[in-house]
Amino acid sequence: MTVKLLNVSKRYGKDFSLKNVSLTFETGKIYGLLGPNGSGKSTTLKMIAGLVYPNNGTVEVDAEEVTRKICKKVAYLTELDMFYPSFTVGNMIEFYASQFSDFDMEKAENLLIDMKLDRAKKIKQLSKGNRGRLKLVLALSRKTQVLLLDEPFSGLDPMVRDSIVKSLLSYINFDEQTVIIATHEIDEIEPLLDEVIVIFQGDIIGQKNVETLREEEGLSVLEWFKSTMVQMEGN
Ligand SMILES: Nc1ncnc2c1ncn2[C@@H]1O[C@H](COP(=O)(O)OP(=O)(O)OP(=O)(O)O)[C@@H](O)[C@H]1O
Repeated sequence: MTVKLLNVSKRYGKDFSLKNVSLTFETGKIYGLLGPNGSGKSTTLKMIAGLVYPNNGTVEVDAEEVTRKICKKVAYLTELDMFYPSFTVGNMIEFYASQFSDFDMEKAENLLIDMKLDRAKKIKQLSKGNRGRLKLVLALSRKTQVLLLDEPFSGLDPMVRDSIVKSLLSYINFDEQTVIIATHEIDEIEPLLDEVIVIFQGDIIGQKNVETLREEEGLSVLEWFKSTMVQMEGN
């Protein structure tokens, strides 16, 4: 399912969060959205999720202009916690299953085991890292064609990040899903990515195919990202 931003601008007061951005995300690919703090990564994802509307331009998912109703087609893992603290892990799973008809209970049960989460634990008793794991369980258990992950590794310790990146691979449906991941953890995420996009102060300043980058330029994503940022700072 194609996701398209066409000449999208978003202003907060007099400051731009996105400036005339056009991007196309294709089915079956995993995109990394990279950029320094405050560059517009989360704003881009929120627009695709129908949580923020552009001042100019259009955002489309599957040729449908995005409104709040798009949540039926788009799974979104936010950087923020949006849990009911008195719920248990199990309650939260049941709540999601009741909200989204595409929620796959079997997948959720497997993910809970993989993520070593206890169904009976109250959310307010979970550590930050375990709340991060629960967010991943909730987003990955939906059978949507678009999956948006905003800082999916936030709060996870470096020792488990690698294994979680690997388990992500087994839960993404590559034939059908378009996946967009906004992150600062470039090294960890690199093995997952097909395409990388760099946003800087609301502008798209670079886009590359990861394989081409490695084969033709001999660069890792992190090396390319750093050189792109150095060029911007030199201007
Ligand atoms: N609700 C809001 N009200 C006012 N300004 C906002 C709001 N949301 C975002 N912004 C501003 O828009 C710009 C882009 O923010 P955004 O959260 O998209 O960046 P980001 O790249 O995701 O940053 P980070 O890496 O720190 O999460 C920032 O300058 C931010 O302060």
